[in-house]
Amino acid sequence: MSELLTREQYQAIAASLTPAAMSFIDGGFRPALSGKTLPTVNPATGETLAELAACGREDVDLAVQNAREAFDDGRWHKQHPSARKQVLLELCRLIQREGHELAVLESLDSGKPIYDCETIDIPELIKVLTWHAETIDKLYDQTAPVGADAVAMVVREPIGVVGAVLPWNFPLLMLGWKIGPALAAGCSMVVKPAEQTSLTALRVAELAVEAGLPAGVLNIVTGTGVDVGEPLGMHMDVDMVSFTGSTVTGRRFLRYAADSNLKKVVLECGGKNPCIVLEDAENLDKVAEQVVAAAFWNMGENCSAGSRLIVHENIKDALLERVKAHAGEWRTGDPLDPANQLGALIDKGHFGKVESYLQLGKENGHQLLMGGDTLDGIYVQPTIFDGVRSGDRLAQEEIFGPVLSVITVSSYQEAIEVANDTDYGLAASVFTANGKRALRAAQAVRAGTVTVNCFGEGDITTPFGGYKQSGFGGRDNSIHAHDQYTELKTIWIDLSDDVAG
Ligand SMILES: NC(=O)C1=CN([C@@H]2O[C@H](COP(=O)(O)OP(=O)(O)OC[C@H]3O[C@@H](n4cnc5c(N)ncnc54)[C@H](O)[C@@H]3O)[C@@H](O)[C@H]2O)C=CC1
Ligand code: BAL
Repeated sequence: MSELLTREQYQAIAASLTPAAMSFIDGGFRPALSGKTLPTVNPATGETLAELAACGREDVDLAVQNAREAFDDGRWHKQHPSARKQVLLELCRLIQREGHELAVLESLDSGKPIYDCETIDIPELIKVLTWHAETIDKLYDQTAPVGADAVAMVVREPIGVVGAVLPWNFPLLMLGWKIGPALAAGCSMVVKPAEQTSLTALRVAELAVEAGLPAGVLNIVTGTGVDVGEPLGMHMDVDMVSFTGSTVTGRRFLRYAADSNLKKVVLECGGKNPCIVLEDAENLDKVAEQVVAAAFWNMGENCSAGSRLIVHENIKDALLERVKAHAGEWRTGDPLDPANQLGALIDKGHFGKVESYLQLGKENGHQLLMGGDTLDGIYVQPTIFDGVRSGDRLAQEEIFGPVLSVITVSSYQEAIEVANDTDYGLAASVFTANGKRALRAAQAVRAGTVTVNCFGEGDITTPFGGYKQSGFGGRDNSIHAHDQYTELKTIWIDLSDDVAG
């Protein structure tokens, strides 16, 4: 992690930035073929940061054509594994070199607090890319047990041209979760960042070429979901799409694949994740700290946010006192002030959605324990509603804001039933002093990641993705992510007619 700077120093960096906002195709920046642009706005100030290339189908076609040529001539995947590893490690070094600038750009474009950009997004991006780079020259293929008269090799080959469609809540980190394993596997890529937050992906693509990644291997096409995401999903020459975003849009990619070339689709979608605090949970102060982080980290704009607190009635009051105390320490405001833990929501439209849930909670008679306020039409204070029942909208719908719904239960069994009473199944946390009970709960909750006595998403070594409507087709992170960007091939060699046998 780079050393934190002062607010004034971050403001000075912000003033010095001149971000590239065109698409990045075949190793260079270019405007949309139509010449159209769309503004990308700093949500905290409402100022336009840059005019983004508003690309369309023709730009997607061009990017895919370049990615396909790069893949077919093998300029990346046929390089020696150790050479490819060095390129990705060099990219990490350049990201580190540009760390403060990238962190400020990420904060300006997304409203995320600079503290998180510096301490989480940039270091985690480097960690993810490094981990996948290091796998390149350490993976072996297999031979199958087919007897003496044949040799059967089971080899992994890069899947080809990968489309990656990204969300706005972790622009750099989600870029890393996709390009790390896909480039390590040897694929070529066309990345479509969210239209709200494209600037850092463009800078990373530029750095990748500086690091030695051949032109055409990593292309970035900016624009809206309808104009860029859909043509990418429908493209006949894209072999796979990896998507992170809402379940509604994720579903569309399955239709695009069905209506085009049956490309492989991997989806990482929404969540309504439970923090389950059982009656015997110990150290309620630490539990409260974790519950607060789960609910309010990244302004709750997080697919794995612990937005439902399911707590046993016997410890509820003691826990909620501590939750309120910890949440009260989280400061909301200027994202470039490193003292703030909550920044701006992504845009006015999303702010309006979160505000409507604050209204809903108040109208439905839930008890507002804290927060419920907004600032400057873009910030939302950490908010806690008590007295929520499992079927209520506040307990069922992904709000994607700093809003925690408290559901009270009176038994372990009820806690598990409530935890599973959702269409989602991304993540869950269980707090208990009983180790066996913790394992039972981890087994019983239908979610891709279950953490015990802490909130978290695992790390780069552990797969991340969802059960039920939280995901489809694969996992981000770990060796499983690498594998999903490959095809399995069997090569069977008959030895039976060789006389020496
Ligand atoms: N799981 C997660 O990490 C995320 C969940 N969300 C959820 O989704 C809600 C809506 O946010 P959105 O920005 O609208 O998410 P979204 O899922 O629509 O956007 C994610 C990506 O998909 C693209 N996209 C949108 N419509 C598309 C289409 N018709 N075809 C192809 N690509 C398309 C977008 O341009 C963006 O790059 C949020 O309030 C939140 O609940 C949003 C972002 C991330
Ligand atoms: N928390 C990482 C994945 C996501 O929110 O989209």
